[in-house]
Amino acid sequence: MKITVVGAGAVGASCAEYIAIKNFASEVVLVDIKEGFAEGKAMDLMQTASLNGFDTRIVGSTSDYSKTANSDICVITSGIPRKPGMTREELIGINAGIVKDVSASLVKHSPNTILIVVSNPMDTMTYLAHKTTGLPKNRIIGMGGALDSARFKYRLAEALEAPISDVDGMVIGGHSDKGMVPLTRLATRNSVPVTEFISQDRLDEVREATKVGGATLTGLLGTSAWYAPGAAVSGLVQAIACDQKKIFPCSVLLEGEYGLNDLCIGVPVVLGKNGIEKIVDIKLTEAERTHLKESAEGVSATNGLLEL
Ligand SMILES: NC(=O)C1=CN([C@@H]2O[C@H](COP(=O)(O)OP(=O)(O)OC[C@H]3O[C@@H](n4cnc5c(N)ncnc54)[C@H](O)[C@@H]3O)[C@@H](O)[C@H]2O)C=CC1
Ligand SMILES: O=C([O-])CC(=O)C(=O)O
Repeated sequence: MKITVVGAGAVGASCAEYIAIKNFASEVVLVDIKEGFAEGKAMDLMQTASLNGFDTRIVGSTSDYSKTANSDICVITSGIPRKPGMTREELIGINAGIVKDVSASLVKHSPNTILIVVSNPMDTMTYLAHKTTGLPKNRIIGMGGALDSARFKYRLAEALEAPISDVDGMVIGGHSDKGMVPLTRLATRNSVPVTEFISQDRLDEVREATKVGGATLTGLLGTSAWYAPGAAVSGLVQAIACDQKKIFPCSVLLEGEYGLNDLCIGVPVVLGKNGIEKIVDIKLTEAERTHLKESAEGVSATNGLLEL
């Protein structure tokens, strides 16, 4: 199993590290435009192999896509991150050009690959990858919901004063400060609805803290987060590489599912060896549907800024 990660910055390197530590891939190719940067990150990571006990070979490349040839899965993290006070949508001007070039180069060398898009604004960059590459919809996946759901579980555990392993929850919708839709109604602690343990007001606080999870970290760090994003990407990669058939919320091209069309937005999907094996169309309440529709309107407005 060969995996390419483009962008050897904070998220790309973290993602490569988690993939290697999980030890399911034979090779990870890290690519960056900055001369020597990916090679340096790859060498540093390879020097953790004996310490962390993995056999995955990590190779670096400065913009040489021939090294990525025949990758089974390619992850795009190249692009600029936001600074405190910015929205993800403000990154479109620079990141659209990068994602367009990178996705075309990747597919040229790996026509059968599955693409995972991480660069922001992620839902719009995933849509752009569709328009650029023309890959079938099961082979283009945007990562956002898996991360947002991990943050939702973190906030739920905090409110419940419970271990994170005891809670479950999912966030759908756009990967944006306003557009996320944490499904509080379905959140559970060991199969028991969380409303049995905390008030609706506390749950509303959890929902709002989840939606601004990325902005909160950006305020603290001065740039956006990388550990949980890297771990979330590695989870999607592993589900595909190991044909796990696990459900994750991912940004996917919708063609009528959830009453939405011609955009990529986060909904639950089954991930396996074919990428998106199935879009899971769960029954939402009227209010949840309305929130998802409003979120979709936001994503479509950002898509409208693309020069296609
Ligand atoms: N979807 C999500 O959940 C998340 C998305 N992000 C996004 O991921 C992106 C990367 O974030 P970080 O890793 O923190 O940024 P970073 O600045 O640490 O790394 C980005 C890397 O991309 C490289 N790069 C730029 N143009 C390139 C090109 N044409 N080809 C190859 N490499 C190129 C840069 O040299 C840099 O090393 C940002 O757009 C950020 O907003 C970050 C966290 C979560
Ligand atoms: O907040 C950001 O800009 C990066 C990101 O998407 C996240 O961490 O959720």
